[in-house]
Amino acid sequence: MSVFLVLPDGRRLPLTKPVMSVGSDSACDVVLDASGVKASHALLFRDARGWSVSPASRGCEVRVRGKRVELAPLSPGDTFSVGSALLTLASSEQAQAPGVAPPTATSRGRLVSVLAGFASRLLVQRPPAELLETAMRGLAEATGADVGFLVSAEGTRRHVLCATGPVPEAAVVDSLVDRVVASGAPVLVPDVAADAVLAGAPSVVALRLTSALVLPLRAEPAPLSAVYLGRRVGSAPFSAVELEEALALSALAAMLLATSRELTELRAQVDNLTQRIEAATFEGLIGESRPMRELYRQVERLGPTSLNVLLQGETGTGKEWVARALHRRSGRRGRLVAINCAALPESLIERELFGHARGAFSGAGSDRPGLVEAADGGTLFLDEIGDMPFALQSRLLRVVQEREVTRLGENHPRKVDMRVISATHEPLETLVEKGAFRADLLFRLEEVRVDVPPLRERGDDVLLIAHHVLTQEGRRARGFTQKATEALRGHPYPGNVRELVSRVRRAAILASGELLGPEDLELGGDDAPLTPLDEARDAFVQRYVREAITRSGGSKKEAAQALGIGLRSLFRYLGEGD
Ligand SMILES: Nc1ncnc2c1ncn2[C@@H]1O[C@H](COP(=O)(O)OP(=O)(O)OP(=O)(O)O)[C@@H](O)[C@H]1O
Repeated sequence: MSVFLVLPDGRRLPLTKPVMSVGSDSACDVVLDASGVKASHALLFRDARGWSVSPASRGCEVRVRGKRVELAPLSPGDTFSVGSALLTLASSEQAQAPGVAPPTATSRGRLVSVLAGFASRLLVQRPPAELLETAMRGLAEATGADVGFLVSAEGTRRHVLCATGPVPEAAVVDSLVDRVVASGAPVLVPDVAADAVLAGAPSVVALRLTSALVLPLRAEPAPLSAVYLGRRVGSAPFSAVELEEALALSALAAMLLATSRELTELRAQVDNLTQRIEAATFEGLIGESRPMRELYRQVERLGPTSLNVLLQGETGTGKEWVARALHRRSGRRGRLVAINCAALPESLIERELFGHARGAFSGAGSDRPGLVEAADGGTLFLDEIGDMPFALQSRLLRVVQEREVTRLGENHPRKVDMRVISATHEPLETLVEKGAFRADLLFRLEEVRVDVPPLRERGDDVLLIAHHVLTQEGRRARGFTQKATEALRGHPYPGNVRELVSRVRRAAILASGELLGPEDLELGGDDAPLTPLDEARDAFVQRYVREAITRSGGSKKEAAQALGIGLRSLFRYLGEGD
């Protein structure tokens, strides 16, 4: 009877030498290309009692029947793991046994089509509970199982999440399930009759199984669950290759389930925020924080009065919007006419504000009313009033005080009925003290002062505004990752709402995913603590070496040559030195 090793890709390797080395290094007798497999990882050796497996050195993980071992005897049919690779010891008798045929081109083809169908069914967005059902049925179908169920494990509590048929209680509270939950590794019972211990497992007895396969299914953040697949008399026993296939399917199902959960959560998050935004919108301003509610109350109260209002707040806090809200609430039939005193030179402000008669200055070809007259019956909004040139302030004072304006080049005043709202980002008292602003004008403009709060004092309003902007952009991105949400909350926003709006808008346009991360918003990087130089260098070298391996088509030897280092050094840089 000759003995083989069944590799993860289904190949069978005869065990011809008494000692066989297993690892990722090409010099090993059994070369494995799988994650977690070290250069020299395990040894298989034969003595008078048969074959055994042991880790090649400390830190190399070898598991037999899910348990980490230092040395373990192997019998034909035993499956063991080296890193993430699953291997099975098989004998020539087993190889010829009916039903344990190596995968043929047809069975591979069938698996691929089942896999594709399985994935496409899962990809159609459904609630997670329905997806679980689909995942379970897909797994049972793809592996040709007679019985299939999914058990969730929370502490010692077990319950069936979904099943292809009735599942007796005894099969749920079960040693095989416990073993998978404890180790996180799969358990294969190829032939119940050949294993007295496993044959006694409650599930095997209760379901009258001849062969069983129990796999972990980890769909974060849900706790680990176990997929239980069983075959009955008349069906061929599960093989190591089928175990590999089922593992791949369960990993795929876990990934899709995690995505589905994330999308479901995102939808709930979006629905919740949309409702909150609706309730928190006041005259186009979004915010439900205490300072914003206070601001809305002030606008409601002051809107219908004729009092002149001075809005004070940092740049980008929304002062112009507050001015518009006050105007809309005023009931005045005229327009809101705005001028930014910081954006225009003195001569232009004068002409723009007060208007002019024909020939008042060169280029004045006709009579023209100014913005003050345009605001008649409405509101005049003087933005950045602190930048109003001192020479024009007395003229403006007349307008505000007397409610009349005289165009440049004319000498008769015209009556105007308007309310004046001004805005400033710096306290005007300071300018008065410096002699740059007239105290009497300030007195007239500030019949009431309204402070517009900085965004950093508005709590979760940041998230409401961010979601509103995202929805308005209407791009692929529909929400924010948890990290982005935290970064949005924690950022100080020196540019206030204007900064937030432009960060989100830019991220929505440039990012390709459905969820925006802190990097898309260009947030968080500056605040991250610096890593010590040694750690940063090691991390960089490791990334660089991995990149070289990828570029060399996965060949570590070629990568080492390209980097001008020995293979041993390459393993050391990868943190896999022996
Ligand atoms: N509460 C808010 N909800 C939604 N968007 C807002 C809010 N406040 C301001 N914005 C948006 O932020 C941007 C800046 O607002 P606005 O121009 O009114 O600020 P400002 O305080 O007048 O700025 P500046 O001092 O630079 O003149 C605008 O694009 C506006 O749409």
